[in-house]
Amino acid sequence: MTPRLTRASAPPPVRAVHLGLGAFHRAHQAWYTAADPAWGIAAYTFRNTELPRLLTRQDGLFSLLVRDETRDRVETVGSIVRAHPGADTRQWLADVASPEVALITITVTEAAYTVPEPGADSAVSRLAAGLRERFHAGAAPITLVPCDNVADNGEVLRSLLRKVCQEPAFAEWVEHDVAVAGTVVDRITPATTKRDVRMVRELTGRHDPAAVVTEPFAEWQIAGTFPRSRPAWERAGAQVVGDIGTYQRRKLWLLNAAHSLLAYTGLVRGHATVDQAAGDPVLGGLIESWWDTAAAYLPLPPGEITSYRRRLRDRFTAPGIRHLLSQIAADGSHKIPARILPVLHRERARGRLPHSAVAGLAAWLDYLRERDVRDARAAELVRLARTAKPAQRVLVAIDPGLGDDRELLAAIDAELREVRAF
Ligand SMILES: NC(=O)c1ccc[n+]([C@@H]2O[C@H](COP(=O)([O-])OP(=O)(O)OC[C@H]3O[C@@H](n4cnc5c(N)ncnc54)[C@H](O)[C@@H]3O)[C@@H](O)[C@H]2O)c1
Ligand SMILES: O=P(O)(O)OC[C@@H](O)[C@@H](O)[C@H](O)[C@H](O)CO
Repeated sequence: MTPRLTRASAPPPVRAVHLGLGAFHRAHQAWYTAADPAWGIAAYTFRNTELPRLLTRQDGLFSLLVRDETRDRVETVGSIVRAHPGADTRQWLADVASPEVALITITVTEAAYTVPEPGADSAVSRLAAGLRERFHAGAAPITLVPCDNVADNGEVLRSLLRKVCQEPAFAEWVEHDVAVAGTVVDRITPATTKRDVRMVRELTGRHDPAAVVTEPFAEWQIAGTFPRSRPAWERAGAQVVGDIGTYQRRKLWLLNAAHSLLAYTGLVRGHATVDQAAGDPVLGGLIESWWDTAAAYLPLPPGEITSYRRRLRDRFTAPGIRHLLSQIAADGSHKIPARILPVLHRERARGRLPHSAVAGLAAWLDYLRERDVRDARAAELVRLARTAKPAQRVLVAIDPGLGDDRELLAAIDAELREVRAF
């Protein structure tokens, strides 16, 4: 039988909680936290029950397969001490209320940053329930650390909490004793495949069904306060910064926007992964053109933009990271407004019509018409995309501010008619 991971010594004490245990949390926040052995994490999925079961069987340990061009290496990450299914409400409330716990990191996807319907189960309602428990337990302040690709993620989460935490004394406690950090997180981490699990077994001799594959590159900028302390994430290279805005725009407009453009145009051109799409000369040119456009709105020295772009080219074309375009294409209704539209609005205000954005949005409409769409608003958007004037109907549904821009909408509809020849 193939051996599995087990702890050789006592785990660190649980001082952090995570909501949204997926691949990215393991490759990023769990990996950064492992640099400080005084901190352990109790991690919760949203609905998944299988992953907590697998992690529990191996004492929370998992293999991180770090792939670069020249060699693959496997690190064993030990910061997750307990893994729970999200439905384990009693344990969730106890962990969030625990006086030992100082912070909650969060990766729940862009689509989860919405006000829940009254009585609905959502990431925000679970956070509010946990905080309410902590408030009634008379516990100390806490910091929330959202780590999703959401513009102004800290401010967005703060305003969602204001809407759901309304009982006067509780609301006041949330306002004063719950700090919400803003973050920019970066490490390309595709969903794990059976092939990755086999690779880990070849390299280590161990079977680890909870393994995660990632790239060597990792970045984390954090702006916020931690009244009850935090792990020494800087030991693994995290940067504590005063203002997160420029880092956020740099990442969303250069990396994530290019990812979304490659996802939709790449699928049209028959590609399956980012490295294939980025290696396609037509799409490579499209991305360079997008970067020229977006970079004009970033207040950064030209040399910094040049090296950021060079690194992105290398990261996108790294052959070991099989990042599926279909994974990135999901939830465009949440991603496009954060990644592409802020730059497009600025261009339109100057009377310009960047072809890279027009082509990317036309390819998104094609995706909505032709593919198995994964989007929180799929039913509505697929119906609108199949109408006679899809750009008008779909784009206005995600951004009413585009409704009067006839020139842009007509250009996207025209591009869509030609998209298969793109
Ligand atoms: N994978 C990456 O390269 C990467 C890099 C930077 C940031 N991120 C951020 O992390 C998020 C998660 O990425 P991942 O690779 O871990 O994905 P994943 O699919 O492996 O995990 C997603 C996690 O979010 C939970 N979730 C999904 N929809 C939810 C919802 N509506 N409400 C609450 N929870 C929900 C899932 O249950 C799961 O725990 C991304 O959406 C992104 O915002 C990912
Ligand atoms: O994870 P998502 O779904 O928000 O977006 C898909 C990718 O653009 C994203 O995961 C990037 O790989 C990541 O943001 C790199 O740090």
